[in-house]
Amino acid sequence: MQTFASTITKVFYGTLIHSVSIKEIEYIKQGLLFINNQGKIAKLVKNVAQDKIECSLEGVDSEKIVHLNDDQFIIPGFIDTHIHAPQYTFCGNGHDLPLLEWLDTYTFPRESKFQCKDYARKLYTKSVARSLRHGTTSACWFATIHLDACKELVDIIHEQGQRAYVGKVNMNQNSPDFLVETTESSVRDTRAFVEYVKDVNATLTHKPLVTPIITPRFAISCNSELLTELGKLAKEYDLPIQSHLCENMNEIGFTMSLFPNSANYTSVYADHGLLNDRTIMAHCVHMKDEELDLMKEKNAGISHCANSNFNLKSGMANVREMLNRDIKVGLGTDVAGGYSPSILEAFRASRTCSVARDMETSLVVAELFYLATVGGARVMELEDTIGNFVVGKEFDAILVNTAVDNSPVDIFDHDNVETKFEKYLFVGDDRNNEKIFVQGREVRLPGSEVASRK
Ligand SMILES: O=c1[nH]c(=O)c2nc[nH]c2[nH]1
Repeated sequence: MQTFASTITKVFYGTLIHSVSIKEIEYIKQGLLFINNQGKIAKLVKNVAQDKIECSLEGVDSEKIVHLNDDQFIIPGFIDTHIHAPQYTFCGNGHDLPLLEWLDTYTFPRESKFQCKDYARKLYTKSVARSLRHGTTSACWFATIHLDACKELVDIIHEQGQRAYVGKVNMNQNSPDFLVETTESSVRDTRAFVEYVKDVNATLTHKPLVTPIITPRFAISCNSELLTELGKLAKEYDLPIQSHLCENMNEIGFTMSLFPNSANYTSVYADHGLLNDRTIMAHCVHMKDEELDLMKEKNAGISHCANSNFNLKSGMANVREMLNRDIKVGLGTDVAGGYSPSILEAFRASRTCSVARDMETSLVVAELFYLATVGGARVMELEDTIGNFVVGKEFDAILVNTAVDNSPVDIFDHDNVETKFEKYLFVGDDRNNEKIFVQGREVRLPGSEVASRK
């Protein structure tokens, strides 16, 4: 008979930090966190004195305990609700142009290189590794239009062990000759991609981590026929959907000239069956009241990409207004509009954005940390699976060490758990991410010996 103890693979003892609501971060001291063989949080006991550990173990072998020291703590893994895998190749470059010119000058030529599968494998291996290294345990990836390269990205994500939504991008109009599809090939390849991910998932011995996501690049690059077909595919396979929305004024003007029968940009997606509770819209910087109403009515989520919105000079999204309306919001790095694949950088840019918009109502640390974790989980409709350390959820986490060699964070005698955590949020970086876990398994970071998972 399977006993509780026999299902436990690991127990962490020490400080655990997570969001219990948008207003509250819980600091669990002397916590005992039990992880089972399904990668789930099986039990959480708080305030266990050192000499009481043994009697709280319920028969679990004490060799399974990982003892954290005073400079270490565990937090939920970060959730990047918007990132472009091919754009990592020019991450940090090309912030001199606004969106539409930036796409034509930098983005489309670079993305066209992914028609070569070998190139895709080489570059995507780096994109995914870098994202994981920064503590992103779940990501919503845009790939490119190229089917073979999209499959490579899925394989690489499986090999490296990240949780992900992966989208084959659709583009059949207003795109350069070297990066465009027909309606037929776009729909055919999207279906083939979805079937590929389903087939790979069917071979796994663990619960699948990768989900295909329907990904019309944005309304400018997809005609009405294609948007309609993609809406049908999303429904047929019950898939999430991602795209871009109201990022830049010229983009909005161009979109409305292409879709004059829709009431506004948000309605363009709704009118084509692409706006529902599984939709993730990146940016939403220039939203009219009625567009926010529509997002709320459809229970669609927003990926706030402040770093990108500063770099491409798109504007500053009103996240406070989104939260007041109880719209789902998560953070996105939007590499390479954003110059960093780190959600910590997204957290910082989001704070600066909210302060610059309105100091009085700016976002506080608890809210920003929530957006980086639970908020992202809600946007992905995975709130019951990840985001914090509620018993029954899967264990996606970062073991942070504020005192690693070469740490960017300096710790002093007066520091406590709260100040160490806040320093990590504002001063820390990937050097402080000592271990990363997805679905209870430690993922392999560059230089580490942990086995990869297929
Ligand atoms: O920031 C952005 N990055 C992109 O690649 C893109 N494509 C359409 N709209 C976009 N916005």
